Amino acid sequence: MGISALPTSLPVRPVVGITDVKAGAEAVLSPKTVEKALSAIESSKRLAAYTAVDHYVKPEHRVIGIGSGSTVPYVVERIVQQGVEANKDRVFIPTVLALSVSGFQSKELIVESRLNLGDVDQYPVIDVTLDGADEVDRSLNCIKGGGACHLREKVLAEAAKTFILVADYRKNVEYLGTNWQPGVPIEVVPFAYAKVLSNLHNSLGSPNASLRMAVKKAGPVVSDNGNFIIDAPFDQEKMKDPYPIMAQIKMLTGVVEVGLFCHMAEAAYFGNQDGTVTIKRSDGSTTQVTP
Ligand SMILES: O=C[C@H](O)[C@H](O)[C@H](O)COP(=O)(O)O
Repeated sequence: MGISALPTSLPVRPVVGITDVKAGAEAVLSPKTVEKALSAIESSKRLAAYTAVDHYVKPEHRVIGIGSGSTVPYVVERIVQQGVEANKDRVFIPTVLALSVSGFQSKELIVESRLNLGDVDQYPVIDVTLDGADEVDRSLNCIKGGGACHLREKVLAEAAKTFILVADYRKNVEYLGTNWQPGVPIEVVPFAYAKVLSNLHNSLGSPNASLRMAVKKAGPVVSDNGNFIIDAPFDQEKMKDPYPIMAQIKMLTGVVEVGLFCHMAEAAYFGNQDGTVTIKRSDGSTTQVTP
């Protein structure tokens, strides 16, 4: 797969994991090397998604939440492989209902796969939601919102009896902020963004928090809900236990949702380059399986 064929993502998102670390971040890798690394990443995403679906999407599940990002298409692909009979009485709830610039959106995926589409206001209790993540720590806290979808994603995660994360090996870290450099995505109502930025700079310990700017459009990124996104990096001390800072940010007036999901996931599936899948569970256990 060529780079141009890869899922598009918002420009602030770093492509972690394909830099030649030994040669330094500025090293220019050959197109062949980059392509090889990227296809390894895609294979890892698919491996994680397929295994998670096999373990968690059961015949008795009727309402299924589908997150957003470039890993989730593989979730839908595997669910479709369960067959027409398995899916005919199921309803799938996407995180994104409107069409948007992002390459893969869950509504389009569901419709194109001829699965039944529903919304969370009709189905406020979801059997299982599967979603990607920008980074996941040892306690299954995660950063989400690299694609500015974290408000709807958190609603679907919270509505779910079981919330499962799927990602490639680059997202599996000890502490949040290890590979994911932009910081914590924060959705804010537009008129309050300067006040929230000031709160983050002066009171909450994120001097480099900044408004996410669009690249192929003038001005800031606007979320599917018509809001702005702030990216706020925090030091490792705060990220060791992200719940307190998540709660503090959420208390700021003008903040709609914080892209820190704490104590929500039951398990996280990471596809590895060697064809294995690492499964981290909320009970603290980790296993490695070969699907
Ligand atoms: O806003 C975007 C979502 O939180 C995505 O689930 C997250 O950014 C992970 O996306 P990907 O699977 O493309 O890395």
